[in-house]
Formats: sequence, C-alpha cells, structure tokens
Amino acid sequence: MILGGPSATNNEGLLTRCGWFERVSPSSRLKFQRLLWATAALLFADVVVVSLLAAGAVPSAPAQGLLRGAVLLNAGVALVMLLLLLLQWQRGQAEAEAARAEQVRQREVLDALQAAVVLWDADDRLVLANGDFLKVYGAVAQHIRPGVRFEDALRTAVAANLLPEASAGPEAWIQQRLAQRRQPQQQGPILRALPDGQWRRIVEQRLSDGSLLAHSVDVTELINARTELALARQAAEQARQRLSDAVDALPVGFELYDADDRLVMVNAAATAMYPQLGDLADQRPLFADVVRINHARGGLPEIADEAALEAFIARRMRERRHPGPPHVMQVARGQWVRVHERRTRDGGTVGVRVDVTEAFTGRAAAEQATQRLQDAIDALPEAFALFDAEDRLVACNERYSQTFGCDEQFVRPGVTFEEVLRHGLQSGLYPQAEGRAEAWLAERMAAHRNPSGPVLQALAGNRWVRVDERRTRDGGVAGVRSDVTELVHREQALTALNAQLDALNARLAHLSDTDDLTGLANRRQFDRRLADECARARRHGTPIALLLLDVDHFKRYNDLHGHPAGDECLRQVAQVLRGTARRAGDLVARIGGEEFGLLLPHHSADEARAQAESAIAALAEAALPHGDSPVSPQVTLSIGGVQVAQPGAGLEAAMLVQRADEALYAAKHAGRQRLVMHTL
Ligand SMILES: Nc1nc2c(ncn2[C@@H]2O[C@H](COP(=O)(O)OP(=O)(O)OP(=O)(O)O)[C@@H](O)[C@H]2O)c(=O)[nH]1
Repeated sequence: MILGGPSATNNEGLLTRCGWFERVSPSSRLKFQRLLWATAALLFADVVVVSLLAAGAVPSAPAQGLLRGAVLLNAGVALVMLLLLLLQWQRGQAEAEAARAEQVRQREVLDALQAAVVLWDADDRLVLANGDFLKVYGAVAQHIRPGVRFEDALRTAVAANLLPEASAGPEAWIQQRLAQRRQPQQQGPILRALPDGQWRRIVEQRLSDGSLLAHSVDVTELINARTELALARQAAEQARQRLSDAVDALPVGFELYDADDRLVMVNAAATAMYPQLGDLADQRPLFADVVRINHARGGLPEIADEAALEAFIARRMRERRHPGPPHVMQVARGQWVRVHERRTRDGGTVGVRVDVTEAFTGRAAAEQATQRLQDAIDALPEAFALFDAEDRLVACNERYSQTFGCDEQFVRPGVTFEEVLRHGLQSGLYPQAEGRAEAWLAERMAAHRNPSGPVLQALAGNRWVRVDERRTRDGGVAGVRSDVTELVHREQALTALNAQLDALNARLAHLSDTDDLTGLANRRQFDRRLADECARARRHGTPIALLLLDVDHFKRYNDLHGHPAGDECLRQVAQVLRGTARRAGDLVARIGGEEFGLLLPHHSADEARAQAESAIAALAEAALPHGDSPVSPQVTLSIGGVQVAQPGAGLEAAMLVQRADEALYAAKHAGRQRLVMHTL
C-alpha cells in the first residue's frame, strides 16, 4: 500500500514520510502552534525590553525596575509556555504514533483485502492504493506513486500493454476511459481483461469531497465459470437442437414431460397425430390440461362427459406414474395410436406414439371376422373342428369337445389332432380301437389327413358319429361330426329286419319255385328255366334236350294203395330222378300230378337218351312196388324226349314241350315203360 507520498518501494505500500506534526489532529496542531507563537512573542518581548534597557533607552529607574520585573515575569511565563509546548509536543508525538499505528492497521486491512483499492483525490491524483492494486501494474508499479495523475498512470499501463483492450486504438481508448471516469455512477462496474488472462471487476465511486474511490476484484474464476457456463449452455442448446431435430425426424410421435408433468418437447409426428393441440407445444402445459384441451377440441371422442374425462385423466396419471406395457388409444375418430410411456431419470415422462390405425382397424376387422366365424361355428348343430396344415386345432365349437368327452380346457387351439385322438383312446372312447390302439390311430390319422368321404365312427356307449372331413385350401382339415347314433341304431334295426325279410323272401322264392310234395323245382320254376335255356340255346346255338317223365298207371296206384301212399310214391320217384341229374345246369322238376320234367341244356341226343335210360334204370333199381300196374309189378315211367342239336331262331319253349309231350304220348301209346325220343 502506498499512502500520500512517494516513499512506497514495495508491494505492501509504505507510510508517507511526514512528521508527527502532519499526523496529529488539527486541534492539537492548533494548540501547539498557539503555544509556540505565544512563547515566541513573550521571548521576543523580553529581548526587546532587555535591548532597550541595555541601550539605556529607559532612563527612569522605576521604569527600569518595572521593565526588569516585567522581563523576569515574561521570562517565567515563557518558561512555563515552553514547558507546555514541550508537553504538547510529547502529546503530539504520542498522537502521531497512534495515528501511524492506525495507518499501519488500515494499510494491513487494505492490503489484506482480496480486492484492489485505490483513492484518487479531486484532482485525480493518487492518494492511496493497496498492494493488490499495485500487483495489477506489475513491472511498472514503481511509477504508481502518491500524487501521480490518473491519466499518467493509465498511459503508463497502456504503454506497458497491461490493458489488451486498448491495443486496437490506445489514444481513443484512453480518451473514452477518461470520459467514463468523469461520470463513474453512470458507467457502472467495469469488467477489465488483463494480459495474464485475469479478469477484474472495477467499481468507481465519487466521494463527497470530489475524490474517487475505486476498487476492483479478481473475477477471473467467475468469468471463466460464466464463460464455461455459456459454452456449456451453448453446447446444451446445440445438443437440444440436435435432439429436437432427431426427434422431429422420428417416424413416430414423441413427447417429453418434465418432473412437474409439463410438456417440454413434442415432435412433428406427434403434432401431426394431434393437430388440434399444435398450438400448445410452446406453452409448457400440464399433461392433465393437455388432455382437457384435447377433449374440448374433440380429440377423445369416446369420452362422453366431464366425469368420464376426469376419471380418464386420473387413470392416465396413474399409468404415467407406473408405466406398464404399451396400450392402444383412439386419438381421434377412426385414428388409433399405440402409446409407449417411460419415466425418465429426472422424474419426467417420455411418451412414444405410433400410428397403428391401419393395423388396428385391420386387426379389429380380423377379430370381428374371427368372432363371427366362431359364432357361426358355435351355432352349428353339428360338432365342428378346424385343424391347420400342421394338424393343430384352429377352432372348434362346444359340441366338438362334448362329442369326444373332452373338457374345453383340453380342446383348445394349438392341440394336435393326434393328441385329441390319444386323449379319447385313454378314456376308451373308441371301441373300434380295442386291442389295436396304435393301428387304429394310424388308420384314423391317415383318413384324417387324406379324407375320401364320410367315415362312420363308433364311440363308447354305442354312440355313433359321422365324420365328414375336407381338406382346406391352406392344407388344413375342416371336419363336421354328426351324431348319428339314433340313425345308426335305426339302420341296425332296419338291417336286421331286412335280413329277416331277405330270409323270408328267399324262403318264399324257394317255396314259390319248389314243389311242396317232392322238394323238386315246380312247374313255374321249370317254365322259367326252360324259357331261359331256350333263349340261351338260341343265342349260342348250343344243343338242348327236354325229357317228360310220367308215372305209369298212377291212378290205379292211388286207387290201390291210397292217396297218401301215392304221395309217398311220388316223393320216392322224385328222389330217384334227382339222383339222375348229373350236370350243374340240369333241372329236375315236378310239372304235374305224376308228371316230371328233366331239362338238359348242352345235351346231345345220345346224352339225353342216356339220361332218360339212366332214369328208367334208377327207378327200376329203386323197385317201388305197384300192385295194380299192367306193365310191371313196380312203378315204371314213360319218357317222351326231344333234343335240338342246333337251335335256330324259331326255338321256343312251348314247341319243345309240345314235341316232348308228343313223344311221351307215343311212349304211353306204345305200351308204357319206355322212352320215345325225338330229335330236331
Ligand atoms: N296220390 C296222388 N295222386 C295224384 C296226385 N296228382 C294226381 N294224382 C292222381 O294221378 C292219377 C292220374 O291218372 P291218369 O291221368 O288217368 O293216368 P294214369 O292212371 O297214370 O294212366 P296213364 O298215365 O295213362 O298210365 C289221378 O287219379 C290223380 O288223381 C297226387 O299228388 N297224389
């Protein structure tokens, strides 16, 4: 510090080289001066009087005595005055020492300040400055002495390049600075850069006596911090702008709310989703207010009234505090977004919104179609199941699970057809699989994968289903199972009835074609076969023969042995004749009372003759007694035969019968017990 004089030689500053007199208080100084002047006056008076006495200028002795007394008195007073002066000097010394100590203390206080302090008098000359001020001047600090003019000090600093901002135009800068200084109150604090990078904040204040007190502090750290802060802010702003640009470029809606739930960022895509809220982006509205405004502007069509709106807001606030999985919302009529919200680390909320209108409406339509399909399936009176290409159940109705005795928890989409079958096998549902479960399963699977038509499937409890499966275009299988238990039961009963009927019919047919008495073919069967064989012979030109065999004198037999014996005789004759028919196509029939016919397809005349003779011989061998026959004691036959070797178009059954009958008549007429054979 320097004070009032040029004695300062170091940075601490020095006291001015003034005497004690300059340091004492003005009253002490005045008192000392008065004493000094009074003493001097007394002594001067004594010298004058003594000089006058010595020169004999006072002739009168009394006058001389009076003057001598006065001189002595005056000397005594002067002595006292000197003593007082000495006392006052000592007091002044003490006072000066105290003032010096005070100055030292003030110096130490000023030097201890972390600020440069300088006082310029009304003439702008340096009065005092502390060490911190002198440090600013560095190498030229020795020129800064009390009494130096501010302008000189300023020019010294500029010349020493201590003020970089003045380097562009030193003189102009100096003049500007001087002008500023004249009105420091208007200027306000000055921020000054120093060459070593230091920044100082200078405040100048004009005091009441016209002096100017200036103090400055090192604000380098503050400036640097402020610079860093500005740079950081700039970087943050750039980052925010880049983020904003990036967020704006996102194809999805983005919005950011701060910890107070105020909207701080929203991108273009989100604004496009909520065009009715475009003007809110810069107003930092609360989320709840955004919802209310959105509703007021028609953005939440599904919310009908205020109560529902507040309930919706409360629910959304809860969701935002504890975000769950994404959810889909209708933001405008017909427009849907999927909302994905997350809490940020600083307590805010970030929301991403994806327009899913197309997918959502498509999915809704698909779900509606699926529901309709399910409704239709459920309404089916039959059990229905649809399996995909991998044989997994896609859809089925309740009747399906009921039909197969499965609970609905088991028959769910995804279960395979094989699993359904095995489930049924385990519960003994398929009686057809008993003892051969795997083989039955393989057959059923094969039929299922390649359905060729309805399959009748037996179920436990004598239940039956008709399984009608079809391949779908995508490789799956759609199947309808109809409960046909009642139908099958009826069919089974009908089949049994039919079997009985067939048996009866066969029996009837047999009876209608059979002769009751002998068991041989009757006349009706004989006529039918004869017509058929004639037709065949005509077609193929194959030979055919017919024999008519009549028991001789059978009336007499009846008359002699009785009618029942006659019946028995006829049965025995029939038995003999049956034994003579050797070929499969031969037919032995009873065509009248005691008359028989033997149809012999493919027989030559000789073969027919041999057949007839064989019959006669067989009857002879049977030796049936006839008690009243003129030709023999045994029952005999007369046989009329006809044989057509090469049948032509004119071959008729009636004609054959007629010619055979003519031959038989001839045999009777010729004496009976003989064969007459005609060949055509
Ligand atoms: N027991 C019995 N007799 C029958 C049956 N059908 C026909 N007759 C009898 O057979 C007899 C046939 O007599 P006819 O036509 O005169 O011939 P026949 O006595 O055999 O004399 P020829 O044929 O000329 O040798 C009749 O008396 C019939 O009553 C029958 O089913 N049972």
